[in-house]
Amino acid sequence: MTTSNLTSHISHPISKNNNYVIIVAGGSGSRMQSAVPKQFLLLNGKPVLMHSIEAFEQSEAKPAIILVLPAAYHTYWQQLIQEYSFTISHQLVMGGETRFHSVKNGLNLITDQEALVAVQDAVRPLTAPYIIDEAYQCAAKYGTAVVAVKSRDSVRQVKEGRSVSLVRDEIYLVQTPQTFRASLLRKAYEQPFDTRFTDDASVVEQYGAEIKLTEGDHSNIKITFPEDIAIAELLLSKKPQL
Ligand SMILES: Nc1ccn([C@@H]2O[C@H](COP(=O)(O)OP(=O)(O)OP(=O)(O)O)[C@@H](O)[C@H]2O)c(=O)n1
Ligand SMILES: C[C@](O)(CO)[C@H](O)COP(=O)(O)O
Repeated sequence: MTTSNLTSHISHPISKNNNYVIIVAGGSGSRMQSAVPKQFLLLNGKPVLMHSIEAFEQSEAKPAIILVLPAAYHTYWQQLIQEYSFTISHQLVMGGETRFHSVKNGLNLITDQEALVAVQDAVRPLTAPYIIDEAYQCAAKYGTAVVAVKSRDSVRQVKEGRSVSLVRDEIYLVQTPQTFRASLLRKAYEQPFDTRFTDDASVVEQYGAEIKLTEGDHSNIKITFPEDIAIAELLLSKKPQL
């Protein structure tokens, strides 16, 4: 197993097929208000982060895995690896100040310009492997693939104090993975940080590329608030194949 005794910057992950995933787990989970960051909370008896990594290992894309974690949690992660007998190979990198900076740290390990790079929130433990594979296929064809679902609710936008209805069928809610040609993603991430960069799609779009959407799933939730662990456990019990 390749883990944090190879602490980042020195060696590079080796992909058998030019597919990579950067799993961003560099956040502190302030909205979750848990004792440890939410990526380490147990979901069906196993840390959220391990579910997220396993989905990529189970995909046909079988990417080389780069895991971005706050430096303060590298040793803790090593302990979890031992405790849960976790054997999936991955390369460990230090987290950054924001998600943008964490992605940049992960990207620094990918030198192959022909690669396809998925960026995945560590806290989306229910992403199905087929969703991952469709995203790699779309990115291979078009250079970009962002997983999204149509809004199920009516949507209104508030502008200058007035609320205006939007055309619901034109509204998509964005999830991860967000997958790109490495050369494009690397150039996009050379832009200076902007607070409007809430995901990778916004960074790549600002650079000038068109963003292609691929079908996500409403069960591909992000663990953000305390109730989300219970919701994820319920969804897992309804979808045992996940
Ligand atoms: N500096 C950061 C901030 C966020 N993330 C990652 O980006 C994903 C989505 O972010 P979010 O859900 O906002 O996580 P947190 O920043 O941890 O949560 P909060 O905003 O509640 O503090 C998470 O997997 C998180 O670990 C990261 O890698 N580095
Ligand atoms: C990347 C993301 O999960 C797409 O929906 C989302 O933008 C992350 O937002 P957060 O504010 O960092 O949770």
